[in-house]
Amino acid sequence: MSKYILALDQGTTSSRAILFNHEGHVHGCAQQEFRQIFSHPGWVEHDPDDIWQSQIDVARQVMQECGAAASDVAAIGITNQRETTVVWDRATGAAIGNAIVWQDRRTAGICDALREAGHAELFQRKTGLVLDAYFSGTKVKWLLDNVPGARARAERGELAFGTVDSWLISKLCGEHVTDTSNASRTLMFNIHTLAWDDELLALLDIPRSMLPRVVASSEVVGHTHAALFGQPLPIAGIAGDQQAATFGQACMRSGMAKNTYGTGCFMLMNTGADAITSHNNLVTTVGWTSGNGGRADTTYMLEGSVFMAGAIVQWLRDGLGIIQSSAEVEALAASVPDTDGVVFVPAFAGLGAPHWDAYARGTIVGMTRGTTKAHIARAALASIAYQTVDILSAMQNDSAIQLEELRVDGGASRNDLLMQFQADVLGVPVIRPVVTETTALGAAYLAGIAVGFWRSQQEVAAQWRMERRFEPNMGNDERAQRLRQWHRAVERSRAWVE
Ligand SMILES: Nc1ncnc2c1ncn2[C@@H]1O[C@H](COP(=O)(O)OP(=O)(O)O)[C@@H](O)[C@H]1O
Ligand SMILES: O=P(O)(O)OC[C@H](O)CO
Repeated sequence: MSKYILALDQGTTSSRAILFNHEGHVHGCAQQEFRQIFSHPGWVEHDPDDIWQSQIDVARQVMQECGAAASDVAAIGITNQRETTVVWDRATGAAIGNAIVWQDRRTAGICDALREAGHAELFQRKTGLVLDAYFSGTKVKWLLDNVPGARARAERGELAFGTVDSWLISKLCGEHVTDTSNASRTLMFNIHTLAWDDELLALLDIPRSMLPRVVASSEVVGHTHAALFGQPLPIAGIAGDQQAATFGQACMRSGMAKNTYGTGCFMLMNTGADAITSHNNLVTTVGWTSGNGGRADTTYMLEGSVFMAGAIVQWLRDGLGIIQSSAEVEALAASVPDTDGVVFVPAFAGLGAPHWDAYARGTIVGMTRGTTKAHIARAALASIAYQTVDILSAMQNDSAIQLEELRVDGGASRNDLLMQFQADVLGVPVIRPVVTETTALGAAYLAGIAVGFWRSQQEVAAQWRMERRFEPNMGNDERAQRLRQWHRAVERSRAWVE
């Protein structure tokens, strides 16, 4: 009887592999950071070979360190940084260039042109997405238009496109697939029919032959090459990292939501079988597809994505040098009672939901001669919480759901000061679970359910345990006054790049 599920969590800054046991506890973990490539202002790239090599290295490392044999592993679940785009040669398996990362802004002009031609509503209606450089579609177009010879090769059927899940699976087992949650982030996928859309492909000028086969998030899609782990292992779960975290947080019912505080902040609310169209600049996305993979087996979500969250703390550390480690930000921010009027808008990579302004830039306002690094650190943490408030109010307007509690995870959710402030300005309790590796856990659950390691969603949901609950403790007047000030500062950051 196999003892573990192996989750591969390919994130923006590192690749992780985690072995989970039947109780959903972490048995072992290995992690490797890899290179971030910033060759032009606003560009962010990864070398696809670094992605693959770091991921397979940590997978083998965790097995070795735990003394686990391939026969101890019931299945592999894969979860990944989403939208990041890889194009490779089908015959050789070699990428035609670097991966264009989700944070990369180079295709903002392509999005502007599509919007000016009046196509925004069509893209939103079919894909649930906003026309923004964040999503994969315009990144594929850019590669075809800018890598010499790529378009002709694509038209001859020689090239394959994939998000990071597809890239890893093609290396692991030779299949060219993606799941519905990853497909729903590409601007090419109709989330209502669960199929690639020819009208959108024509607008983006992308040949259909490049696209992967779409599969459910919880099904066996192939077996790894025997040489990789000593014997073939089934790949049985795939989900984009934010959807996987929602599953790992056991937000299985409509109206439940989680927020992940990593590099960026991603809040997802389960809306069940309803793909709710946002009127407040959120995106509608596939959470996961189980069972037979049809629409009836699909759970939809509303999502708000914020581009800079924990990354602001990294900037305080590496850019300003006012802290030595991310964890130190809490003590520095707590050394002053408030920000003394300083407001920080971290639009370093433009603003994501609900503002969608690719041309906004980072701004610190309200400084006086009395301003210290502690006020700036506190304002940086506050900005993470305020961005989350903007997302939740948009979500509540779109769905008419009043959130009862917000489940949280991700590196910055360890910060108690931030979590208390988050509960205060949201006016909603914030709840942190015992297992905060929710992304990998969600992928493990999706894979484990597909192979019978766990029986059902109900069984895995019952494993979720709370570690700490933060109750809101701020008056309505103070909350309103702070949010008014935040929104004035956001206005000042907007449309800065000409
Ligand atoms: N105590 C802390 N307070 C605030 N931010 C933190 C703290 N610890 C880590 N972080 C931030 O959390 C992020 C790392 O979280 P993680 O979930 O690993 O991110 P990702 O998966 O996006 O790489 C970093 O940006 C880091 O600066
Ligand atoms: O790799 P992460 O955890 O920063 O997540 C990235 C998101 O999937 C981008 O949409």
